Amino acid sequence: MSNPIYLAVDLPDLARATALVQQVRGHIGGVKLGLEFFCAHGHHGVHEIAKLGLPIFLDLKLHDIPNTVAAAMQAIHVLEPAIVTIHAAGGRAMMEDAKAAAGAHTRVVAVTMLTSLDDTDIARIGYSGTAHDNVLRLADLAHQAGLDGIVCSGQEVGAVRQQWRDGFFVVPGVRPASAVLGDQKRAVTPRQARDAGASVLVIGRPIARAENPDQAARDIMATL
Ligand SMILES: O=C(O)c1cc(=O)[nH]c(=O)n1[C@@H]1O[C@H](COP(=O)(O)O)[C@@H](O)[C@H]1O
Repeated sequence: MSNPIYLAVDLPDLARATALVQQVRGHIGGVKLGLEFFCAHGHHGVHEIAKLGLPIFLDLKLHDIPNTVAAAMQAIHVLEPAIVTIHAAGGRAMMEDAKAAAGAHTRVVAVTMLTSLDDTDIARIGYSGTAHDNVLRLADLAHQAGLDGIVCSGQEVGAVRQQWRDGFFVVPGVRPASAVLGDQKRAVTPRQARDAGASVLVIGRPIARAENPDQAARDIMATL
């Protein structure tokens, strides 16, 4: 089994981010760089982390009018990321244009309902239905738009996989049984996410903030 763990490097400091990836790189399958990192270090930062030899997941969660999102996708084309995120709530045309503007080797995946939201939060935003209902609906829209897959929690990925057999499913909000949830509300264990059909597990703090990140990544991999 190839290693499905993408380490979320949510650090604004390039030297610390590089040191962390160097430390765990034998026990992860890729590196996820988010807005915090990209706003601080841009293309240069991505090149520096890419030198360490792992696939790069650029988690920019793009959400704007189709023309703007397509232009942003074109601007990151040269970085050849393995995965890029956009928001499904941007609508079908935005997703279609984002995919058309992405490089052939980049998987474009749509964030459905953030894993930090529960049913109450979702109702307060004004969406009707549960997190589960909304994830299934947005997954269907992303599929129709020709995307490669979606981002959802481990609580929905099994049902999404049933309706989109060959989709690529990114699951964050993953917590080993003993770990603190923090701001994640729809969390499952790495093993549960994998068994339910996740293609990739995004894991940040349980590895990055562990006393020994290298060992933490190994321990998680041993449960899969
Ligand atoms: O797109 C994401 O990666 C994402 C979507 C989502 O619904 N929930 C979510 O937590 N994430 C990201 O996954 C990572 C989770 O980090 P930890 O909670 O520290 O494991 C963070 O970098 C989040 O930005």
